[in-house]
Amino acid sequence: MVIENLNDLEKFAYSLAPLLKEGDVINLIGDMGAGKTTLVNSLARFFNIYDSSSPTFAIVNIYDGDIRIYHLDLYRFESPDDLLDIDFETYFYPESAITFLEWAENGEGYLPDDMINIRIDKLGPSTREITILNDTERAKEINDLLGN
Ligand SMILES: Nc1ncnc2c1ncn2[C@@H]1O[C@H](COP(=O)(O)OP(=O)(O)OP(=O)(O)O)[C@@H](O)[C@H]1O
Repeated sequence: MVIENLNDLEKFAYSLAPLLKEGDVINLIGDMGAGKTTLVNSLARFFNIYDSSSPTFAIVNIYDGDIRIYHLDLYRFESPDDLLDIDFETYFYPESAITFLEWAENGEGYLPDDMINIRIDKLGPSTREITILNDTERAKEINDLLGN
């Protein structure tokens, strides 16, 4: 779907967020500046989390609101084995939380199968195309619920 601006992004986030549940892993695919972090922040706001922009370059950020969110940015990984230095099973198989991944390809080989893969393409300064890939069972459920 085409998103014209940040306001549209917030609306999209607020339509998606209520469909998410504990155990979900959302993988955000997109170039630098596509809007992955911005989308996580909008989704987090739905759950009453307002401090989800980290000033540091942490690999894992944990936010607590109506739900717990794990936000992982694997951009700085040199190898997927860097995951062995963190408690990746907690994040990739969250029991009482939702996980958002950025640059998940850097964790290839360790990733869970049933992620919700969302692609963000930058079409213009504020225009984005957002696609929930129909490639997993959970993503298909979400797409059905969204009427996609
Ligand atoms: N419709 C839109 N959706 C998302 N971001 C937008 C939109 N319009 C403008 N932006 C701006 O684009 C920038 C996206 O940056 P953001 O950090 O979210 O990207 P990112 O994909 O997380 O990049 P990185 O991989 O470097 O972390 C922000 O400054 C945001 O305000």
